[in-house]
Amino acid sequence: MIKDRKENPVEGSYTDYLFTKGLDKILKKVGEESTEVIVAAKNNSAEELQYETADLFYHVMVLLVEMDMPFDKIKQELASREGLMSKTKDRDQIEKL
Ligand SMILES: N=c1c2ncn([C@@H]3O[C@H](COP(=O)(O)OP(=O)(O)OP(=O)(O)O)[C@@H](O)[C@H]3O)c2ncn1[C@@H]1O[C@H](COP(=O)(O)O)[C@@H](O)[C@H]1O
Repeated sequence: MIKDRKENPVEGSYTDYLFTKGLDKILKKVGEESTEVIVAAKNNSAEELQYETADLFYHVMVLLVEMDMPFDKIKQELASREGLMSKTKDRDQIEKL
């Protein structure tokens, strides 16, 4: 839907507003929302954390679309770490023996 908003702007859409403002505005929002996630965690508030994390994820997705970074690339990156991380874990366990 975010990609579609960039390709087919919809009047009154917040996503369209972010794309119109441009990269610096999107980056500012990512920074703000990251801080709000940190504050939510420090407040130990599950409700706040849920709300602010959703805000952060949304703004990061807007950033990825703005930068023409396909979401699949992020999924690929995470998937490629699966094997890597378990190997690191094995190495740590071996070093402890
Ligand atoms: N998931 C979201 C989403 N999460 C957060 N937000 C908006 O992010 C803004 C964050 O709030 P802030 O108070 O920080 O920002 P603000 O004061 O409203 O605006 P600025 O600070 O940016 O000037 C709010 O206006 C929220 O509505 C979102 N806006 C849209 N979506 C989804 O994006 C899709 C397209 O929506 P539209 O772009 O509105 O058509 C739909 O599926 C929506 O549900």
